[in-house]
Amino acid sequence: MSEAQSYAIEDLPIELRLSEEELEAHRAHVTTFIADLVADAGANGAVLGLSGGIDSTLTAYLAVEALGEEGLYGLVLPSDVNTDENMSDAERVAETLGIEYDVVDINPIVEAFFEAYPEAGIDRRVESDPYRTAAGNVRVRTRGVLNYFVANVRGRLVLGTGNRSEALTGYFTKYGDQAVDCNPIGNLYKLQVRQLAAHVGVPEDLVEKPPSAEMWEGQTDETEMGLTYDLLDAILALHVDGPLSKRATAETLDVAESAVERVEGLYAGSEHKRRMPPAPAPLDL
Ligand SMILES: NC(=O)c1ccc[n+]([C@@H]2O[C@H](COP(=O)([O-])OP(=O)(O)OC[C@H]3O[C@@H](n4cnc5c(N)ncnc54)[C@H](O)[C@@H]3O)[C@@H](O)[C@H]2O)c1
Ligand SMILES: Nc1ncnc2c1ncn2[C@@H]1O[C@H](COP(=O)(O)O)[C@@H](O)[C@H]1O
Ligand SMILES: O=P(O)(O)OP(=O)(O)O
Repeated sequence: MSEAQSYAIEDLPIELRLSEEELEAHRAHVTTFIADLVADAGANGAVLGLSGGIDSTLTAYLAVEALGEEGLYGLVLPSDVNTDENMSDAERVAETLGIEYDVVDINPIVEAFFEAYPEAGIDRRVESDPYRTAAGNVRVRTRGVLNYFVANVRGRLVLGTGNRSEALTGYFTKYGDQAVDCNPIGNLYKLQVRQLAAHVGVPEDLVEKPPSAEMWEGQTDETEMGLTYDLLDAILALHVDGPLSKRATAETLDVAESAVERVEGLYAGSEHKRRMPPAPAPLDL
């Protein structure tokens, strides 16, 4: 997918953007959710991977509101495909919030996986499809293992950063970035994540940064998915979550039906990521 199909959210015939009052309600709702979850688990607080992106930054801001500075422990986990800018943004978030954090280079761990299975022929310098996704998923899952290592040692929960747009499209690594104990911003579409981030005081440059899974160099979510988040969110709200048919959604948004079909495909193809691993039904012998 070379270019993301775009859409101006101002033109959306339904209002997905939250009012100031609604933003304040979401802020209270999410912070209460985090505080209750940690208290009910009898945990000492939470652990969170910081990438310098908007989802982890917003989750960190809300977690500090819920748990205090002492209640959140940050992990900045660079690999050789992360930009220095993103990693220094991740540290800036931790320092701004005044939380304790560690920086752990995951390259040696990731390399050990590649060396343990040389048959895949993964060479990080020349990664290309299909291996770059497999290699990227190793990086993402390595972070999941480290998050739980620290959570176990410190008696804490692991906070996820998944939002509703990612969940409905399966835009996450199975047992990777979604190997977590909860997703505090999981009921918000991406455009609402941006809004709430601005509302709680996340710096504008982080709110405006193009989302990237940073699984390989130069990756952006919108290019990989072939849709901007504003268009994706509109199709999810009208068609996947909402009542409109494919044709009505395409006509309402004035886009080709193929854009709606693309989202339908992402949703259907990722169903397995949103449920527990299935097992055969019990046999009544
Ligand atoms: N939030 C982010 O921005 C973010 C973070 C990480 C990954 N991602 C994106 O997520 C994607 C991850 O790659 P992926 O989805 O190919 O890898 P994955 O490992 O997450 O999922 C593929 C695996 O799921 C299993 N599977 C496939 N179909 C199945 C079915 N019908 N039933 C049961 N299991 C099934 C198989 O084991 C398969 O190897 C990439 O597009 C990546 O860019 C996005
Ligand atoms: N480099 C990273 N260090 C710590 N945590 C990270 C890093 N990259 C990603 N994460 C965590 O994973 C989620 C999902 O990442 P995407 O960038 O959206 O793929 C992110 O919010 C961090 O919590
Ligand atoms: O998950 P994050 O924090 O890396 O945000 P984004 O996906 O917008 O890069």
